[in-house]
Amino acid sequence: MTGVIADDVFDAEADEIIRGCLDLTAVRSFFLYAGAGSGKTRSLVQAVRDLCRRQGRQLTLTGQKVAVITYTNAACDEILQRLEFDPRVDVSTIHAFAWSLIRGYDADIRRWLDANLLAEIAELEDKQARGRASKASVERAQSIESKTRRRQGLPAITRFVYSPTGDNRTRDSLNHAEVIAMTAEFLTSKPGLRRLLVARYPVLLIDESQDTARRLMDALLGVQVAFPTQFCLGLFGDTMQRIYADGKVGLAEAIPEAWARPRKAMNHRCPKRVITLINKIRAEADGQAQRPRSNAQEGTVRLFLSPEAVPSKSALEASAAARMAELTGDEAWLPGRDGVKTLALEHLMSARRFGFERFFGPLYRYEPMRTGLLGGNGSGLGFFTRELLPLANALVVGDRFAIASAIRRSSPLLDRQRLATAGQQQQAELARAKAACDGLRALLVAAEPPSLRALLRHVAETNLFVIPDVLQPFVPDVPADGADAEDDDASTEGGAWRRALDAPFSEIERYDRYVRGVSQFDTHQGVKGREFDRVMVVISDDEAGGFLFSYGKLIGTKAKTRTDIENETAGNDTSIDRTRRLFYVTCSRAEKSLAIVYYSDNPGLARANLIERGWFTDGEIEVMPA
Ligand SMILES: Nc1ncnc2c1ncn2[C@@H]1O[C@H](COP(=O)(O)OP(=O)(O)OP(=O)(O)O)[C@@H](O)[C@H]1O
Repeated sequence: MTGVIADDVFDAEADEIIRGCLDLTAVRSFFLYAGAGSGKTRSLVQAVRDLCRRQGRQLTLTGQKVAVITYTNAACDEILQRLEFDPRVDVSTIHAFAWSLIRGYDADIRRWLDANLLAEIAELEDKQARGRASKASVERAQSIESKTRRRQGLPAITRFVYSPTGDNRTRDSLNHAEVIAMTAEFLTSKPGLRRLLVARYPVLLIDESQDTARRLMDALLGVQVAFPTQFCLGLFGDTMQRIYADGKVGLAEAIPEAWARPRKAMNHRCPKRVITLINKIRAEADGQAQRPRSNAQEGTVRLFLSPEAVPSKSALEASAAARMAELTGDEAWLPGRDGVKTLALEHLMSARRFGFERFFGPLYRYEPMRTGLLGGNGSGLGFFTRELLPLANALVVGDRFAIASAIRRSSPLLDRQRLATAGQQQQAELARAKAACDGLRALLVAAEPPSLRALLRHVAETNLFVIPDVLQPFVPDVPADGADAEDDDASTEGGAWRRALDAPFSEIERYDRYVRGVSQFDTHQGVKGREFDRVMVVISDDEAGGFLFSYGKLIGTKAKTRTDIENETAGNDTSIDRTRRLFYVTCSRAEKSLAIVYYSDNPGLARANLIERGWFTDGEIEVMPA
């Protein structure tokens, strides 16, 4: 057996153990926790395929299915494809899965919502009674009012819906958090629902289970204890990659003795140098070390260290990339080649670097829009990305077929019924559509790039597309409510949109690519489970401005706060632990080479500490600007 083949089966015992667990006549639950790139997702897919091959007939006859839960829709699609859309397997995100269990239990949902809203209102009222008059108290009053209204409307709702995209914000719709909390509670308190789950899905496999909402995980562990041989819970994950606050702390310790615990020790993804680095990062947490494949390349790692204040971070990052090209001989590092995945600490940093901050920034700062904004969902966003953008692109290149298809899809001007009833006027209607497109094209190719507001007005004037409610206030020249921008509040939806509409239209395409995950940018958190040839990790505590993560504390240039020390003493998760895990996740995405651009509050001390801890050698740290 050659080394490479031996590597492929190095951890084969883990897959054998899982195979033994997945016997429908007497299942056994298991917990496969192993480091980055060890092939957990691969094992999951292989295990399901193998089960379907062996006992698929039984599944078909009993109408039972294997359930697979993944963290993102993208991961769902990937696994579905790898399983060739096998109808005996249901692959979904945790939210969709939870909803599939509780949908239709409308009376129970209503009761739960009623009690939950009542508790939330009581809590808000309590805060209101104790707090002073302030902006927060005004918001609390609004919140109390809207929750009270929602509660009063509950009896009239006959069927609740769940809207994963957020486009649907009607009274009968439930949000993500509610669906998870309800499912956890129903699974704990309703024996009927437990039986239903076990009868429908004798096997439930969860990828990235370190980040599964803890209440739901507790509920599922409860079901497993009640049905140990009828219900197999298979958990795949890595405690070192828990990066969302919702995941269950101490999951490993909560796993019953009777479960199988297969292990994997080889990293199939990263080059040797990256594996040594991630082993070091991990050493101070749980000491689990991985080994590389025998055919793994050496790989290159560099830390570009710079003070926080530099004239241009983009220029510095471009020169770091050029230096990587020189060091590795890999020209795909060169700026402009699109060969590098740049991972910023948070979305605004990506927006700044990729060039869509004027549009994104104001909307992102308006908290209630965040989830929708990052998923590209919502009618206002859809107007720009799904309606205007395809038409604009087609107009600029003069693609007549694409122009016609973009207009036909949703423009009221070419609405079939309207055209049919237009009779003699049909020609005139078509001429209007053409004039509207010509006008739009003229705006798009003008020397001065058009703002979103200018395009919005053109569309409204020409009736090219329907203007969604949320954008209506910005159509007239003077804001409808008479408010001028000065006293307009950025912390309202209207205020956020008003600012975002100043952005040039060119930002929409970049925003759209970013949220569809097809740009060269992402965040440290957003790339779980994925892999890229060349990775550039950009770190700047200042620019990220968050309190959840602190590279300064991890690297030791910044002192721990009292809260950190208290948390540490009490054995709680600290910002250092969280940052270490994040750093582990980002570095372990690299398949060939890894650059870390670190803007530090104290580059000298950072350098000394990193060398002393053995994370980087002296020669691997380059001080920037050179
Ligand atoms: N036994 C194997 N033989 C060959 N290649 C493998 C093997 N196991 C995994 N790989 C490859 O290694 C890479 C990482 O695998 P996978 O994504 O399944 O790991 P993971 O443990 O889920 O990673 P992470 O926790 O970092 O998301 C993939 O490209 C996969 O195809």
